[in-house]
Amino acid sequence: MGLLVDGRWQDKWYDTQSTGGRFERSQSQFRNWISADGSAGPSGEGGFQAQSGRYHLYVSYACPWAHRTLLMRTLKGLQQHISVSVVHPLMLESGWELRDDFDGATGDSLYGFKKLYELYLKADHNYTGRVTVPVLWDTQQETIVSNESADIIRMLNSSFDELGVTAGDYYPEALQADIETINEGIYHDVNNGVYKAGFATRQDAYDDAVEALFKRLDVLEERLSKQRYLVGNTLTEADIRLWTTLVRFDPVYVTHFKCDRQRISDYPNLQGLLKDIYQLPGVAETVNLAHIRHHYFRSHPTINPHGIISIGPQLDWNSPHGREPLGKREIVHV
Ligand SMILES: N[C@@H](CCC(=O)N[C@@H](CS)C(=O)NCC(=O)O)C(=O)O
Repeated sequence: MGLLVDGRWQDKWYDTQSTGGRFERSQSQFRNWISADGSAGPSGEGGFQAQSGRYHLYVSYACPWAHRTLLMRTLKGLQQHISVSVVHPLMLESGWELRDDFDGATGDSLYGFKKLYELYLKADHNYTGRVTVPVLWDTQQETIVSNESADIIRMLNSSFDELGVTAGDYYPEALQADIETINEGIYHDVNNGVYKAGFATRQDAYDDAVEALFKRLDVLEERLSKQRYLVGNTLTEADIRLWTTLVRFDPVYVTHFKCDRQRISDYPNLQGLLKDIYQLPGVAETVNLAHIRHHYFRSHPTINPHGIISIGPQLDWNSPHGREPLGKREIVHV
């Protein structure tokens, strides 16, 4: 675990001293956008036109942010157009490593780099900041298009549509305002909330995080008792963003991050949503529980110094989800 400072790797844990025991996530720095015609997106520079075989995703199966991008790649049928490298599940003193000595880890097929920070240095030899997954890489300009999952899933959702990918718009214009509102609460209280609880180094910081987390889950549970998905009966990116946290909750966050007031399996509607999306074609293959559990339990020595992996709960994600009576799944066509 560490970061690059002026292009040099430093092994450092998150600093929560200066923030009253609170974990604060830093902002992603590469914010360009792939677009259908190569024009610039909402941030960064242009020049990244959607083309089959040009882009490569570096992900961790363990990471919920990277998982969003894998899930969107599957839902949009982009597997033949965008290739993937999977890092080793452990993230220790050298950060993410491109080793292939763990089932499912691929190494680096593009450059043979051993550490993910080498890729960041190839994009910017003076880079200062955290070395995070996911990374969307351009093999033509040999640089990072984006290392922000929220942006990457939007590019995958719409920029490659002319390549004949699977139909479906997960950020349809008519629903964008609702999606943004839902995303905001879920990001702070749930996606990042579990990390704020788990990495807190003071009781009050932990208390605030878990209180907000379970309050938000209660609200979402109630919302999902009346409609199939978070925004009506249309599966949207809001569901995708919540889902990658739901999947990790019972096998990891309950014990490792002390999010133990309730399990997702104790919430019928959240558990139903989890199963509904898990059972979509190709989705289960994006979930690698060995990577997820090895990563968290073995990569955070400050909260689990001996790296013992808990026995884990029995999971039941293939049984009927029972969500059909709430409404038929609607797909918005582009
Ligand atoms: N805002 C980023 C966050 C990505 C992120 O924090 N990824 C974690 C893995 S779950 C990571 O790579 N952490 C390494 C570090 O913080 O040094 C995104 O959503 O893409």
